[in-house]
Amino acid sequence: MMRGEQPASPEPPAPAMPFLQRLGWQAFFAQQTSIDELAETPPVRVTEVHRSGLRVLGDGIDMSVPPRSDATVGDWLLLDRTLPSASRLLERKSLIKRRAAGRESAVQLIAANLDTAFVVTSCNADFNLARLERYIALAFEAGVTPVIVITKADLCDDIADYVARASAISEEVAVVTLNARSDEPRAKLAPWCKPGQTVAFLGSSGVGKSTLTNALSGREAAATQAIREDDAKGRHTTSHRQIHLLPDGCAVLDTPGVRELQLAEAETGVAEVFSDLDELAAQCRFNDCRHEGEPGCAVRAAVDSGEVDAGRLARWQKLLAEDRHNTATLAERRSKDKAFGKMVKQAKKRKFRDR
Ligand SMILES: Nc1nc2c(ncn2[C@@H]2O[C@H](COP(=O)(O)OP(=O)(O)OP(=O)(O)O)[C@@H](O)[C@H]2O)c(=O)[nH]1
Ligand SMILES: [Zn+2]
Repeated sequence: MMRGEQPASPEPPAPAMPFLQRLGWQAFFAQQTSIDELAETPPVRVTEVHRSGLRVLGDGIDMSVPPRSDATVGDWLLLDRTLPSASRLLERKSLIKRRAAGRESAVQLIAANLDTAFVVTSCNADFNLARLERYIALAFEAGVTPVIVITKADLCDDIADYVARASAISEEVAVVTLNARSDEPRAKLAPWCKPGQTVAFLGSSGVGKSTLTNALSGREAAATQAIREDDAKGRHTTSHRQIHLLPDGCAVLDTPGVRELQLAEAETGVAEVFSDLDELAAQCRFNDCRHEGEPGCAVRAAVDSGEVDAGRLARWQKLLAEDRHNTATLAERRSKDKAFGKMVKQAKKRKFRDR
């Protein structure tokens, strides 16, 4: 027997996946760096974002680095141990962002480097086509594969009807139905929850996102609430565990606050969800046709002939209007910021000159 070789056992354990791969390290990221650079600055993934810093995990690394506005949960950094703030942010595979809530019209980075977004809805009052379309447009725009998950199938006797409506949104989006409180989630979501993949559950409150996360991790439903931990001073602090590494090797990115979802700069994503209408619009007589009764409107003609559902057209127009509005607000803010920056620069120059 060679040195280091283990005697054969009847059931050899499955080879453990390296920790970095379990964290979601993929060829896409490795290609951006070199062996030498990796040795010097090991890759770490941002698993939590706090005002005071970013929690990063890597191979044998679990630490906090200074906060930075250009990084979000799911990002990969090449950790500079001597000067953590100088760590290099790797190019992203995907990025979910939204217009920040409230009056400030800034973009908020929500999650980076997701592979799959499970857009979760239950089959009751929560089921809302417009909301599903918005989430799917957002996923498409971000470069993430969306999958519609309809929960509470056990409480519903016309599930086929919901599936039909959800399936009509886009041919490119798979639809899964399940009872999140049973053992179904693992098997039904397995095609997307492969080792090394990063997934997230998006959707309104109460649709079953936490129940699904727990089901995948094999935890009890009792752990649905945020985990309470004692800090150094013995106080209870609520910690949102934002990346859960599941036993199967997949990572679940658990991001709170994706409820007040507004689209911005998501024109491509919207066009992808409504590709049928987008193609029709290209045939309208006027380039800038709003499909509001203009002559030669191919979209209206399709609605009149029954080829396109009038409700779907209305939802498309609403989503486009929302996206245009938010995009314009963002552009305006950026130019204001730029103007302000210029002013500060000139003031500084003047000060220097006048001295
Ligand atoms: N019967 C049944 N109940 C479910 C199912 N999915 C979730 N529930 C229940 O619905 C309630 C809400 O589920 P959660 O998993 O907490 O929902 P959530 O989306 O995480 O909600 P927030 O944390 O508020 O965003 C819980 O009482 C779950 O047990 C399901 O498929 N069937
Ligand atoms: Zn038209």
